[in-house]
Amino acid sequence: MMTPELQERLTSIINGDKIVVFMKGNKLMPQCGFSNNVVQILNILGVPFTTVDVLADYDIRQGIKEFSNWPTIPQVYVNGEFIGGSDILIELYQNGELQQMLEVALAS
Ligand SMILES: N[C@@H](CCC(=O)N[C@@H](CS)C(=O)NCC(=O)O)C(=O)O
Ligand code: FES
Repeated sequence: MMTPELQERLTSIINGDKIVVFMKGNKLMPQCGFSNNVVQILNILGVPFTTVDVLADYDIRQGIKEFSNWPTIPQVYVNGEFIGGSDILIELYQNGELQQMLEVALAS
């Protein structure tokens, strides 16, 4: 069980930008291939996004898994809603849904 403080921290991070990526490393230096997949896709689409390096904060690394009910990193949020990890982002990118979803989100 996570503390209300951690829950509040996560909520505030997630609400801090339209696209938020919890990942290992950062945009310029992803520290895992799965996190790198997400960064590359978002870069190809040319959208602005915020990243959170879970390797720098163990509470966030563990807390986000419980918060999202999703066991792994990376995790992508769009307009406060959990979208998925690397596999899901790749699928949504390949079938065109991601671009559409992000266009709508960024226009809102
Ligand atoms: N199939 C996952 C791959 C991600 C994954 O397996 N992440 C692992 C290794 S980086 C993970 O987060 N393990 C727990 C941890 O490192 O805290 C996806 O689609 O995102
Ligand atoms: S850090 Fe080893 S698979 Fe992601």
